[in-house]
Amino acid sequence: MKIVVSEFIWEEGLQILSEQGDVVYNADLWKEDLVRELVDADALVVRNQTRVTREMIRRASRLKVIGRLGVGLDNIDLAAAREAGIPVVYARNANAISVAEYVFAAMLTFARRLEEATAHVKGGGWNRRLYTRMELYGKTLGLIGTGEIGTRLAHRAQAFGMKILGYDPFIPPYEVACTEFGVQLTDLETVLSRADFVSLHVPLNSATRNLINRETLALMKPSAYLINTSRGGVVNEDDLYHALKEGRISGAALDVLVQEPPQDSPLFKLDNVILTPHIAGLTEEAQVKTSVLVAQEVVKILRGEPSSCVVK
Ligand SMILES: NC(=O)c1ccc[n+]([C@@H]2O[C@H](COP(=O)([O-])OP(=O)(O)OC[C@H]3O[C@@H](n4cnc5c(N)ncnc54)[C@H](O)[C@@H]3O)[C@@H](O)[C@H]2O)c1
Ligand SMILES: O=C(O)CC[C@@H](O)C(=O)O
Repeated sequence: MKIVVSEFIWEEGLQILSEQGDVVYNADLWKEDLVRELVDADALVVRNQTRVTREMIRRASRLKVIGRLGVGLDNIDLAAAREAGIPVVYARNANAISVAEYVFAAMLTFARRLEEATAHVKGGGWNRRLYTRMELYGKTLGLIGTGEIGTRLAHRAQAFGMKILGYDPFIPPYEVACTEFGVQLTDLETVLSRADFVSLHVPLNSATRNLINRETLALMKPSAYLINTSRGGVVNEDDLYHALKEGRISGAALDVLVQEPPQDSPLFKLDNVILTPHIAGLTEEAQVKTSVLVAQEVVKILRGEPSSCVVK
Protein backbone atom coordinates (compact mmCIF):
# COMPACT_ATOMS: atom_id res chain seq x y z
CA MET A 1 0.00 0.00 0.00
CA LYS A 2 1.24 3.48 -0.81
CA ILE A 3 0.00 6.31 1.43
CA VAL A 4 0.75 9.90 0.44
CA VAL A 5 0.64 12.57 3.16
CA SER A 6 0.88 16.05 1.63
CA GLU A 7 0.72 18.26 4.74
CA PHE A 8 1.91 18.17 8.32
CA ILE A 9 0.76 15.32 10.54
CA TRP A 10 1.69 14.45 14.12
CA GLU A 11 4.12 11.58 14.67
CA GLU A 12 1.47 9.40 16.38
CA GLY A 13 -0.63 9.36 13.19
CA LEU A 14 2.35 8.81 10.93
CA GLN A 15 3.29 5.76 12.98
CA ILE A 16 -0.14 4.18 12.44
CA LEU A 17 0.02 4.81 8.69
CA SER A 18 3.58 3.44 8.47
CA GLU A 19 2.44 0.14 9.98
CA GLN A 20 -0.08 -0.22 7.15
CA GLY A 21 2.02 0.73 4.13
CA ASP A 22 4.80 2.78 2.54
CA VAL A 23 4.27 6.39 3.49
CA VAL A 24 5.40 9.24 1.24
CA TYR A 25 5.39 12.15 3.66
CA ASN A 26 6.23 15.60 2.45
CA ALA A 27 4.52 18.42 4.28
CA ASP A 28 4.93 20.66 1.23
CA LEU A 29 3.96 18.31 -1.55
CA TRP A 30 2.25 20.56 -4.05
CA LYS A 31 0.55 20.43 -7.40
CA GLU A 32 2.46 18.52 -10.09
CA ASP A 33 4.65 16.64 -7.63
CA LEU A 34 1.57 15.57 -5.75
CA VAL A 35 -0.26 14.50 -8.91
CA ARG A 36 2.80 12.39 -9.84
CA GLU A 37 2.89 10.73 -6.43
CA LEU A 38 -0.83 9.99 -6.58
CA VAL A 39 -0.71 7.98 -9.81
CA ASP A 40 0.02 4.75 -7.90
CA ALA A 41 -1.17 5.79 -4.43
CA ASP A 42 -3.77 3.89 -2.40
CA ALA A 43 -4.45 6.67 0.10
CA LEU A 44 -4.05 10.45 0.25
CA VAL A 45 -3.96 12.36 3.55
CA VAL A 46 -4.29 16.18 3.48
CA ARG A 47 -5.00 19.17 5.70
CA ASN A 48 -6.66 22.32 4.32
CA GLN A 49 -4.03 23.68 1.91
CA THR A 50 -4.03 20.85 -0.63
CA ARG A 51 -6.82 21.36 -3.14
CA VAL A 52 -8.06 17.90 -4.02
CA THR A 53 -9.54 18.50 -7.45
CA ARG A 54 -11.62 16.40 -9.81
CA GLU A 55 -8.64 16.15 -12.17
CA MET A 56 -6.36 14.95 -9.37
CA ILE A 57 -8.90 12.30 -8.37
CA ARG A 58 -9.30 11.20 -11.99
CA ARG A 59 -5.57 10.67 -12.38
CA ALA A 60 -5.23 8.78 -9.09
CA SER A 61 -6.68 5.60 -10.48
CA ARG A 62 -5.68 3.35 -7.53
CA LEU A 63 -6.88 5.72 -4.81
CA LYS A 64 -9.10 4.03 -2.21
CA VAL A 65 -9.47 6.71 0.45
CA ILE A 66 -8.85 10.39 1.15
CA GLY A 67 -8.12 11.37 4.77
CA ARG A 68 -8.68 14.95 5.93
CA LEU A 69 -6.67 15.98 9.00
CA GLY A 70 -9.41 18.34 10.18
CA VAL A 71 -13.07 19.12 9.77
CA GLY A 72 -13.66 21.67 7.00
CA LEU A 73 -13.96 19.89 3.66
CA ASP A 74 -14.12 22.87 1.31
CA ASN A 75 -10.68 22.02 -0.19
CA ILE A 76 -11.86 18.62 -1.42
CA ASP A 77 -14.09 18.05 -4.46
CA LEU A 78 -16.50 15.80 -2.57
CA ALA A 79 -18.77 15.25 -5.57
CA ALA A 80 -15.81 14.00 -7.65
CA ALA A 81 -14.69 11.69 -4.83
CA ARG A 82 -18.22 10.32 -4.46
CA GLU A 83 -18.54 9.72 -8.21
CA ALA A 84 -15.18 7.92 -8.21
CA GLY A 85 -16.34 5.79 -5.25
CA ILE A 86 -13.56 7.11 -2.98
CA PRO A 87 -14.61 7.63 0.64
CA VAL A 88 -13.39 10.74 2.43
CA VAL A 89 -12.72 10.33 6.16
CA TYR A 90 -12.29 13.34 8.45
CA ALA A 91 -11.47 14.22 12.06
CA ARG A 92 -14.99 14.70 13.35
CA ASN A 93 -14.95 16.45 16.73
CA ALA A 94 -11.19 16.05 17.20
CA ASN A 95 -10.48 19.80 17.38
CA ALA A 96 -13.86 21.08 18.64
CA ILE A 97 -12.71 21.74 22.22
CA SER A 98 -9.64 23.64 21.00
CA VAL A 99 -11.78 25.86 18.78
CA ALA A 100 -14.28 26.45 21.60
CA GLU A 101 -11.42 27.50 23.90
CA TYR A 102 -10.04 29.81 21.19
CA VAL A 103 -13.43 31.55 21.01
CA PHE A 104 -13.29 32.04 24.78
CA ALA A 105 -9.80 33.50 24.46
CA ALA A 106 -11.15 35.95 21.88
CA MET A 107 -14.20 36.90 23.96
CA LEU A 108 -12.06 37.40 27.07
CA THR A 109 -9.55 39.44 25.07
CA PHE A 110 -12.31 41.80 23.99
CA ALA A 111 -13.83 41.81 27.46
CA ARG A 112 -10.66 42.40 29.53
CA ARG A 113 -7.82 43.56 27.22
CA LEU A 114 -5.02 42.01 29.31
CA GLU A 115 -2.34 42.34 26.60
CA GLU A 116 -3.15 45.98 26.01
CA ALA A 117 -3.17 46.64 29.76
CA THR A 118 0.23 44.94 30.08
CA ALA A 119 1.67 47.15 27.33
CA HIS A 120 0.14 50.14 29.09
CA VAL A 121 1.81 49.28 32.43
CA LYS A 122 5.15 48.44 30.78
CA GLY A 123 4.93 51.81 29.05
CA GLY A 124 4.65 53.54 32.43
CA GLY A 125 0.86 53.79 32.61
CA TRP A 126 -1.46 53.00 35.53
CA ASN A 127 -4.88 54.08 34.30
CA ARG A 128 -7.29 51.77 36.12
CA ARG A 129 -10.38 53.51 34.75
CA LEU A 130 -9.26 52.84 31.16
CA TYR A 131 -9.18 49.10 31.85
CA THR A 132 -12.45 48.88 33.72
CA ARG A 133 -14.12 46.55 31.23
CA MET A 134 -16.98 44.05 31.14
CA GLU A 135 -17.99 40.60 32.41
CA LEU A 136 -19.01 37.78 30.09
CA TYR A 137 -21.58 36.79 32.74
CA GLY A 138 -25.07 37.72 31.54
CA LYS A 139 -23.91 38.58 28.02
CA THR A 140 -25.46 36.87 24.99
CA LEU A 141 -23.44 34.54 22.79
CA GLY A 142 -24.91 33.99 19.31
CA LEU A 143 -23.93 30.78 17.57
CA ILE A 144 -24.28 30.45 13.82
CA GLY A 145 -24.01 26.68 13.42
CA THR A 146 -24.58 24.48 16.45
CA GLY A 147 -22.70 21.31 15.51
CA GLU A 148 -19.62 19.83 17.22
CA ILE A 149 -17.90 23.15 17.93
CA GLY A 150 -21.05 25.19 18.52
CA THR A 151 -22.37 22.81 21.17
CA ARG A 152 -19.02 22.54 22.97
CA LEU A 153 -18.76 26.31 23.01
CA ALA A 154 -22.31 26.48 24.40
CA HIS A 155 -21.34 24.08 27.20
CA ARG A 156 -18.52 26.42 28.24
CA ALA A 157 -20.62 29.57 27.82
CA GLN A 158 -23.30 28.07 30.03
CA ALA A 159 -20.69 27.64 32.78
CA PHE A 160 -19.81 31.34 32.41
CA GLY A 161 -23.47 32.31 32.93
CA MET A 162 -23.92 33.58 29.38
CA LYS A 163 -27.24 33.52 27.54
CA ILE A 164 -26.92 31.48 24.35
CA LEU A 165 -28.84 31.88 21.10
CA GLY A 166 -28.29 29.51 18.18
CA TYR A 167 -29.17 29.41 14.49
CA ASP A 168 -28.82 26.15 12.58
CA PRO A 169 -31.29 25.07 9.90
CA PHE A 170 -30.08 21.45 10.08
CA ILE A 171 -30.27 21.08 13.83
CA PRO A 172 -31.71 17.59 14.54
CA PRO A 173 -28.42 15.75 15.26
CA TYR A 174 -27.46 18.28 17.93
CA GLU A 175 -30.88 19.17 19.35
CA VAL A 176 -30.31 17.28 22.62
CA ALA A 177 -26.93 18.93 23.21
CA CYS A 178 -28.45 22.35 22.50
CA THR A 179 -31.16 21.77 25.10
CA GLU A 180 -28.65 20.43 27.61
CA PHE A 181 -26.33 23.41 27.20
CA GLY A 182 -29.07 26.03 27.29
CA VAL A 183 -29.03 27.07 23.61
CA GLN A 184 -32.21 28.84 22.60
CA LEU A 185 -32.64 27.99 18.91
CA THR A 186 -34.03 30.77 16.80
CA ASP A 187 -33.67 32.48 13.41
CA LEU A 188 -30.57 34.17 12.02
CA GLU A 189 -31.93 37.71 12.41
CA THR A 190 -32.68 37.21 16.11
CA VAL A 191 -29.21 35.77 16.80
CA LEU A 192 -27.47 38.62 15.00
CA SER A 193 -29.56 41.41 16.49
CA ARG A 194 -29.43 40.22 20.13
CA ALA A 195 -25.93 38.76 20.53
CA ASP A 196 -23.05 40.55 22.23
CA PHE A 197 -20.69 38.03 20.61
CA VAL A 198 -21.54 36.33 17.31
CA SER A 199 -19.46 33.20 16.68
CA LEU A 200 -19.46 31.39 13.32
CA HIS A 201 -19.34 27.58 13.19
CA VAL A 202 -20.66 26.63 9.76
CA PRO A 203 -18.96 24.83 6.87
CA LEU A 204 -18.10 26.93 3.82
CA ASN A 205 -20.49 26.08 1.00
CA SER A 206 -22.70 27.90 -1.49
CA ALA A 207 -25.29 28.64 1.23
CA THR A 208 -22.81 30.07 3.74
CA ARG A 209 -20.44 31.98 1.43
CA ASN A 210 -20.72 35.68 2.35
CA LEU A 211 -23.37 34.87 4.97
CA ILE A 212 -21.93 37.75 6.97
CA ASN A 213 -22.22 40.72 4.67
CA ARG A 214 -23.34 44.36 4.68
CA GLU A 215 -26.99 43.44 5.37
CA THR A 216 -26.36 40.86 8.08
CA LEU A 217 -23.68 43.02 9.75
CA ALA A 218 -26.23 45.83 9.88
CA LEU A 219 -28.38 43.65 12.14
CA MET A 220 -25.65 43.43 14.78
CA LYS A 221 -25.49 45.80 17.77
CA PRO A 222 -22.77 48.49 17.59
CA SER A 223 -21.45 47.07 20.88
CA ALA A 224 -21.20 43.51 19.47
CA TYR A 225 -18.16 41.49 18.41
CA LEU A 226 -17.84 38.96 15.55
CA ILE A 227 -15.64 35.87 15.92
CA ASN A 228 -14.87 33.80 12.83
CA THR A 229 -13.12 30.47 13.20
CA SER A 230 -15.10 28.77 10.40
CA ARG A 231 -13.79 29.78 6.97
CA GLY A 232 -12.78 33.16 5.55
CA GLY A 233 -15.35 32.94 2.75
CA VAL A 234 -18.25 32.95 5.23
CA VAL A 235 -17.54 36.65 5.87
CA ASN A 236 -17.43 39.33 3.20
CA GLU A 237 -14.17 40.98 4.31
CA ASP A 238 -14.80 44.22 2.49
CA ASP A 239 -18.18 44.68 4.17
CA LEU A 240 -16.66 43.73 7.53
CA TYR A 241 -13.85 46.25 7.10
CA HIS A 242 -16.36 49.07 6.55
CA ALA A 243 -18.55 47.97 9.47
CA LEU A 244 -15.50 47.97 11.77
CA LYS A 245 -14.06 51.22 10.47
CA GLU A 246 -17.38 53.02 10.81
CA GLY A 247 -17.99 51.61 14.31
CA ARG A 248 -21.12 49.73 13.25
CA ILE A 249 -19.79 46.78 15.27
CA SER A 250 -17.17 46.94 18.04
CA GLY A 251 -14.61 44.40 16.90
CA ALA A 252 -13.83 41.13 15.18
CA ALA A 253 -11.56 38.17 15.81
CA LEU A 254 -10.64 36.39 12.59
CA ASP A 255 -8.76 33.10 12.66
CA VAL A 256 -9.53 32.45 9.01
CA LEU A 257 -9.32 34.67 5.94
CA VAL A 258 -10.46 34.40 2.34
CA GLN A 259 -6.83 34.24 1.24
CA GLU A 260 -4.45 32.30 3.49
CA PRO A 261 -1.82 33.50 4.00
CA PRO A 262 -3.10 37.00 3.18
CA GLN A 263 -1.02 39.28 0.93
CA ASP A 264 -2.19 42.48 2.50
CA SER A 265 -5.55 43.56 3.80
CA PRO A 266 -7.15 46.82 4.93
CA LEU A 267 -8.14 44.84 8.05
CA PHE A 268 -4.45 44.99 9.11
CA LYS A 269 -4.85 48.73 9.69
CA LEU A 270 -7.68 48.44 12.20
CA ASP A 271 -7.14 48.38 15.98
CA ASN A 272 -10.39 46.56 16.73
CA VAL A 273 -9.41 43.36 14.90
CA ILE A 274 -7.70 40.25 16.24
CA LEU A 275 -6.02 38.26 13.45
CA THR A 276 -4.53 34.78 13.92
CA PRO A 277 -3.05 32.37 11.33
CA HIS A 278 -5.75 29.66 11.30
CA ILE A 279 -4.77 28.25 14.70
CA ALA A 280 -8.09 27.81 16.50
CA GLY A 281 -7.88 24.03 16.12
CA LEU A 282 -4.10 23.88 16.47
CA THR A 283 -3.26 22.59 19.93
CA GLU A 284 -1.06 19.62 20.75
CA GLU A 285 -4.03 17.74 22.18
CA ALA A 286 -6.28 18.30 19.17
CA GLN A 287 -3.51 17.47 16.70
CA VAL A 288 -2.62 14.18 18.36
CA LYS A 289 -6.33 13.29 18.38
CA THR A 290 -6.78 14.40 14.76
CA SER A 291 -3.72 12.56 13.44
CA VAL A 292 -4.49 9.31 15.27
CA LEU A 293 -8.19 9.36 14.38
CA VAL A 294 -7.67 10.06 10.68
CA ALA A 295 -4.80 7.57 10.38
CA GLN A 296 -6.92 4.87 12.04
CA GLU A 297 -9.90 5.59 9.79
CA VAL A 298 -7.73 5.59 6.64
CA VAL A 299 -6.30 2.22 7.66
CA LYS A 300 -9.79 0.83 8.29
CA ILE A 301 -10.86 1.73 4.76
CA LEU A 302 -7.67 0.26 3.28
CA ARG A 303 -8.42 -2.97 5.14
CA GLY A 304 -12.00 -2.99 3.87
CA GLU A 305 -13.45 -2.28 7.33
CA PRO A 306 -16.25 0.27 7.96
CA SER A 307 -15.34 3.75 9.23
CA SER A 308 -17.60 5.96 11.34
CA CYS A 309 -15.89 9.12 10.09
CA VAL A 310 -16.80 8.87 6.42
CA VAL A 311 -18.26 12.08 4.96
CA LYS A 312 -21.88 11.40 4.04
N1 LIG B 1 -10.18 27.52 12.54
C1 LIG B 1 -10.00 26.24 12.76
O1 LIG B 1 -8.92 25.81 13.16
C2 LIG B 1 -11.14 25.28 12.57
C3 LIG B 1 -11.13 24.06 13.25
C4 LIG B 1 -12.22 23.21 13.08
C5 LIG B 1 -13.27 23.55 12.24
N2 LIG B 1 -13.22 24.74 11.57
C6 LIG B 1 -14.36 25.14 10.70
O2 LIG B 1 -15.54 25.13 11.51
C7 LIG B 1 -16.59 24.49 10.79
C8 LIG B 1 -17.55 23.87 11.78
O3 LIG B 1 -16.93 22.78 12.44
P1 LIG B 1 -17.77 21.73 13.32
O4 LIG B 1 -16.82 20.70 13.78
O5 LIG B 1 -18.62 22.44 14.30
O6 LIG B 1 -18.69 21.12 12.16
P2 LIG B 1 -20.11 20.44 12.29
O7 LIG B 1 -20.40 19.82 10.96
O8 LIG B 1 -20.18 19.59 13.51
O9 LIG B 1 -21.10 21.67 12.51
C9 LIG B 1 -21.46 22.57 11.51
C10 LIG B 1 -22.89 22.99 11.77
O10 LIG B 1 -23.22 24.01 10.83
C11 LIG B 1 -24.58 23.80 10.48
N3 LIG B 1 -24.88 24.50 9.24
C12 LIG B 1 -24.66 24.08 7.97
N4 LIG B 1 -25.09 25.02 7.11
C13 LIG B 1 -25.58 26.04 7.86
C14 LIG B 1 -26.17 27.30 7.54
N5 LIG B 1 -26.35 27.68 6.27
N6 LIG B 1 -26.55 28.11 8.56
C15 LIG B 1 -26.37 27.73 9.85
N7 LIG B 1 -25.85 26.52 10.21
C16 LIG B 1 -25.45 25.71 9.22
C17 LIG B 1 -24.72 22.29 10.38
O11 LIG B 1 -26.09 21.89 10.48
C18 LIG B 1 -23.89 21.83 11.58
O12 LIG B 1 -24.71 21.66 12.72
C19 LIG B 1 -15.87 23.49 9.87
O13 LIG B 1 -16.63 23.22 8.71
C20 LIG B 1 -14.57 24.19 9.53
O14 LIG B 1 -14.72 24.93 8.35
C21 LIG B 1 -12.18 25.59 11.71
O1 LIG C 1 -6.20 21.64 8.35
C1 LIG C 1 -5.97 22.46 9.22
O2 LIG C 1 -4.91 22.55 9.79
C2 LIG C 1 -7.10 23.40 9.62
C3 LIG C 1 -8.13 22.68 10.41
C4 LIG C 1 -9.45 23.34 10.55
O3 LIG C 1 -9.65 24.46 9.82
C5 LIG C 1 -10.52 22.33 10.29
O4 LIG C 1 -11.33 22.53 9.41
O5 LIG C 1 -10.54 21.32 11.03
